[in-house]
Amino acid sequence: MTEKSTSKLRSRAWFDNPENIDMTALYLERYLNFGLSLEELRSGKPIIGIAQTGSDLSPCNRHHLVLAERMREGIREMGGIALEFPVHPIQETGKRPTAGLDRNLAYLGLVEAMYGYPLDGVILTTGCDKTTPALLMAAATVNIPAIALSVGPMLNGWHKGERTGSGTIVWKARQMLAAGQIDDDGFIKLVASSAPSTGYCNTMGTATTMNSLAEALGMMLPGSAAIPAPYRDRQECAYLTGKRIVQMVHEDLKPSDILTLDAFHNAIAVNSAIGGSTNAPIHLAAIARHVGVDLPLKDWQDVGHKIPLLVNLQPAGEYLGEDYYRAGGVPAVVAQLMGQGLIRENALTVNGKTMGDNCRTATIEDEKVIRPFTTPILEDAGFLVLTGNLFDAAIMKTSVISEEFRNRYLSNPDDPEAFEGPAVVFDGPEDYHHRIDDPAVGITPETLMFMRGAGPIGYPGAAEVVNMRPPAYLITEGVSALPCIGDGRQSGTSGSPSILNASPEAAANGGLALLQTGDRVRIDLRKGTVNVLISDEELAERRKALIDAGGYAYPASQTPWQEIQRSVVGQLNTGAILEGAEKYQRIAQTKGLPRDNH
Ligand SMILES: CC[C@@](C)(O)[C@@H](O)C(=O)O
Repeated sequence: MTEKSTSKLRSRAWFDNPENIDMTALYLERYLNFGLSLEELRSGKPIIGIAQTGSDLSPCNRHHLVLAERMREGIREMGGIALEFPVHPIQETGKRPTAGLDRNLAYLGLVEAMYGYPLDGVILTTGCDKTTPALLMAAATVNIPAIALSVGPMLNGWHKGERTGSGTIVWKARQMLAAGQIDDDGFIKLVASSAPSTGYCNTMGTATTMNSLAEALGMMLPGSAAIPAPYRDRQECAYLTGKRIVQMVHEDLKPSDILTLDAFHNAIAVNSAIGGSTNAPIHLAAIARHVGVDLPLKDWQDVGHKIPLLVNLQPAGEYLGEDYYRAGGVPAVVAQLMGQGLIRENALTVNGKTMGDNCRTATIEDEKVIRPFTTPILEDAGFLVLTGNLFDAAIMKTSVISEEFRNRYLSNPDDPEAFEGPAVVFDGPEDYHHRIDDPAVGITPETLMFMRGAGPIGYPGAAEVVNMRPPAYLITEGVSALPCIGDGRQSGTSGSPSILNASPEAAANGGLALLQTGDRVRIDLRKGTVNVLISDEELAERRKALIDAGGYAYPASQTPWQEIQRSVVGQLNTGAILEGAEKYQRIAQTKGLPRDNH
């Protein structure tokens, strides 16, 4: 970090370049046309971008349109000039075939905007699942001062005196509908009750996870991730974030100063303690690769598995976002982990202080919601990383393994943590929806359900379709979850202990493409293995037949971007980034300025 003098601001190359007055005039005139003055643009004030993710298409982030006013006031008060611009929308619940397709597109667009326009620093308006990693990936690549501002979760949902949490209630209500306990109207009312205000999922879904991790990475003001969207504190936080980014520009405090291996390991530890989403390893790998930090998937188990679950939020627990904020949010969790030496305290954060300094004195305000380290909700609550002859890598979230599931599958005293059963294989969610309740498929409580064709190439984009409910006839007999394994993703709000993100995916002719319904599969959580119990020769024969037939078949691309992304995207275990894009690092420093445009 070095103090940056006004003359070094990159925006000066646009607005105040004595060596090229021809271009300076052209750059200036159009930014004057909506009312900015020469005085503002030429006096060396930092130009701060507000990367706006809010829109009517992105209801989770829509409140950023309102918060932008307070960001602007903060920026202005510290002597900066705000330039707000749109980011490609990413709404997990709105975008078909999946918002998984859009993270890399938003990333690409934002890299171009941040690098190609006169910006000295940027506020990243994070929120719905993939907006957070997309913006952090771009900030890591461009490496100008950047600070994240979460839009915050919705208020708690309520129905008949019970908390109804985003997503989590959907999966529960689907079971109730299948079992005939509610009708279609009741289903929609129950689900709608979970969305009572502006903001993103009030559960510990992917949105709250990724914003908590952005704070744990040091990229967000301390204590800010958990503030519910409609609270006054959120407005205040927008103002403080606006103020801080201007100071960060003067201090030249950049993403590469903050996003170190220590910061990523802090985020992994926090993810275990909060019961975070299985989408987090994908996104953290992507951010790490764009900033040049080596973060192999195995770090999730090595650093994260032994960490206990402290946060009692749905889907792993009972409470919701407002409760999380009131109980102390991320700093309270970090302080508990710090007490056990599980946090790299020296990791730097956006406020210029270390994670240790920010969180050391944070206290838990409600022990029902955030537990002290000594009395956790669950020990060893991090992810397991699994491998075998069906895939090289997949992960499992152990904090959502229910008692019922444990008793059914993991309690054989002769073979603890291991079970096997016959596979039923679904090729995409349409196949699953079509056949799940058909008794002829033969699903029993011993069945292991597989979903393939749902990865970054197959879907395309990797959809959240691996969590599958059991057939209605088993739900009515009390079987609420069957083991699910797949090459797609799962909603962070799901309580299903699925084996996810299997890489390489079937569409890349990974081992899942060779699996047949009826094969026996053995899962051993202690050894970290998932294997189909057939000989290597049989597997080799099936592989030859698959390749001779032209490989695993998946639907054709429907848009240009689907086709482009499919040709360059990597697998989920390494972040599903656009392979090759990671060569472009710290481009504000390594590539100089872009050329003039006229
Ligand atoms: C409905 C749940 C979502 C949209 O948030 C999900 O994508 C998640 O992973 O949490």
